Amino acid sequence: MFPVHSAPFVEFRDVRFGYGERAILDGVSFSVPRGRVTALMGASGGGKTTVLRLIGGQVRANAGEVRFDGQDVGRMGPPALYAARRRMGMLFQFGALFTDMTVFDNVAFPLREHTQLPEPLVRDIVLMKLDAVGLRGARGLMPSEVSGGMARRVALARAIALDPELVMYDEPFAGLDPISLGTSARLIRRLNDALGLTSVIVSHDLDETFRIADHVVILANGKVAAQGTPDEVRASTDPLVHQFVNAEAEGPVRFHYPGPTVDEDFGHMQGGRP
Ligand SMILES: Nc1ncnc2c1ncn2[C@@H]1O[C@H](COP(=O)(O)OP(=O)(O)OP(=O)(O)O)[C@@H](O)[C@H]1O
Repeated sequence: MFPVHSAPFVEFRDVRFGYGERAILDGVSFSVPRGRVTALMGASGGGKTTVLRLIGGQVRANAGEVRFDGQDVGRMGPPALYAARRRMGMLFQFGALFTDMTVFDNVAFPLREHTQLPEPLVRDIVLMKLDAVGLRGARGLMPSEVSGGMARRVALARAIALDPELVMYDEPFAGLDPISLGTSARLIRRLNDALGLTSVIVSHDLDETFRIADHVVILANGKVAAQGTPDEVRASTDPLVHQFVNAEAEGPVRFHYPGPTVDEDFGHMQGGRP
């Protein structure tokens, strides 16, 4: 088979971004291959959620380009941004369901909000999406009647209700027991392939994420420390990456949020008086 050339679906080109003065991303370049599952990993506070917000255009880069399907998100006006967002699905940590609506109505919500589809068609789409996550039978339940893992799957069905091309998951496994975690991870992989999606997962769960990802990007200290297949990243000899994939506490990844030095904060106590 000949290799098929395809431009990345999302591409960061030397992106710099800070909330205020403090740089969060300091020249970040990576790509998200089309049709694949890309994992975005790195230490807490390293800017992973910020990367998702840059892709969705909720925040704009201070420098560099964030390209979505070849277009610079930072230069889009409101109509283009709205159109781009319609092609993205977003699943946040603990993807909150509307507690006063059934599972069915939760999944129907974006369809009723954003389309003029007749109700019988909405019904068919909702049941198809619920079927894809194994919960067609749970349509009549209220969120309070489903488990945490099931709620996550309902949120996933809702995130794909409008047939997005790119689905972004922010810590989809947080708080799940090991069985639900494995099920959710396989589901993300299966949906990606069955629906022809491109997926980006922000996750701290190294084992499960490496198992399902095609491409891994590791952010550390405002830069991309490594990117490649899970095997390539695991084999990296870069000390930052080594510390991260081996979950070591000591190493070049900063533990402390930047701030005054210990001396500046506590030096005055050394005389014995606060
Ligand atoms: N709206 C905001 N205003 C100011 N600072 C923010 C804002 N959102 C995030 N930050 C800061 O930006 C940094 C990166 O945050 P971000 O949420 O992107 O990191 P993360 O890698 O997703 O972290 P975690 O893995 O802990 O969720 C953090 O230090 C955070 O305190």
